[in-house]
Amino acid sequence: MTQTIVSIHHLQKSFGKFQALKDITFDVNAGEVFGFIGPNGSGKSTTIRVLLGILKASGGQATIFSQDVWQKAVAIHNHIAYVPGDVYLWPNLTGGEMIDFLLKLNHQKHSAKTDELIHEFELDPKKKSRTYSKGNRQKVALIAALSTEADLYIFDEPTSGLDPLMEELFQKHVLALKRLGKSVLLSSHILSEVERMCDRIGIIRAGEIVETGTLDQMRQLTRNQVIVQTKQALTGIEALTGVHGFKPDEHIANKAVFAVDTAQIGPVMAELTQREIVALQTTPPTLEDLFIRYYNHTEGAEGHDTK
Ligand SMILES: Nc1ncnc2c1ncn2[C@@H]1O[C@H](COP(=O)(O)OP(=O)(O)OP(=O)(O)O)[C@@H](O)[C@H]1O
Repeated sequence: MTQTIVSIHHLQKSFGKFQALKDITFDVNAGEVFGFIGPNGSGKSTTIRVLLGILKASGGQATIFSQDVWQKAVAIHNHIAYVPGDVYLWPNLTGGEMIDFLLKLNHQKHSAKTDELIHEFELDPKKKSRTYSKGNRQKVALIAALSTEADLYIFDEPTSGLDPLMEELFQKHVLALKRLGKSVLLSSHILSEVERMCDRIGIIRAGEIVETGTLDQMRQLTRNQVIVQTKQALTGIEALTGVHGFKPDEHIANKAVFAVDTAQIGPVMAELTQREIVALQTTPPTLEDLFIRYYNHTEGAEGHDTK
């Protein structure tokens, strides 16, 4: 049976009159990497802050290890590691001192793994934190979190400021955590990162979860671009389920360009075949296309629910 590590049910959070979280529902299961994605200001960090017991929810429920995140925050913190998107360090402490301080806060000790991570992430631990770049500040928090023995790792846009090699190193470590059966909640804007690491994804927009599902389920929501020319007229194709943006060619008869939901590609191709295909070009969909559709406020969720 799947063990639920994080459970969020109709979570709401208001700041005065502004409702930052309107309706957030998703679970993170044991041993999975759950990707939490959405545009700037959509509510990812607010959700994470509620989970960490930093902010009190205005409505709904949130539990970690079946314990209420607000009432049992201290007990929960003993089993989680967290990296914020914007890391604050004490300027007069060195990076090494800062890592040890963060470990201590989590009741952890500097270990051989900590040294390995410092080496791998190429951090000079003797330098004062005030001299660090944004990327180096981020590395301090990542090293402390990754060398923490935890059951749940929460990363809020953890690779902002890291160069591509370091980003890849981070991904390698997250996949290693997954192999160890750890659970990970990862908020990210980097779609390749999400695609590479996440088992399931939740898309948040304006304080609401608009989609959750596995990567495969998400792929079913993508759209193929089709350019087709047939012998017989294309009449009726535009009305088929899953066909969007049908545009007949102005100069060439029986030629058109349109998009098709991946889930509907089979039936649409069957209809086109009946009209005798002369030329066909399909562009395979990417998850990026889907995400951009959701990021775009004017289009997006059209009643899909893969959960
Ligand atoms: N303490 C606060 N007081 C008032 N409004 C807030 C507060 N914290 C967040 N907000 C607002 O809540 C909304 C959600 O913010 P949040 O930081 O959760 O978004 P996000 O998805 O993490 O964005 P980003 O990708 O830019 O980090 C935003 O409109 C933000 O301005």
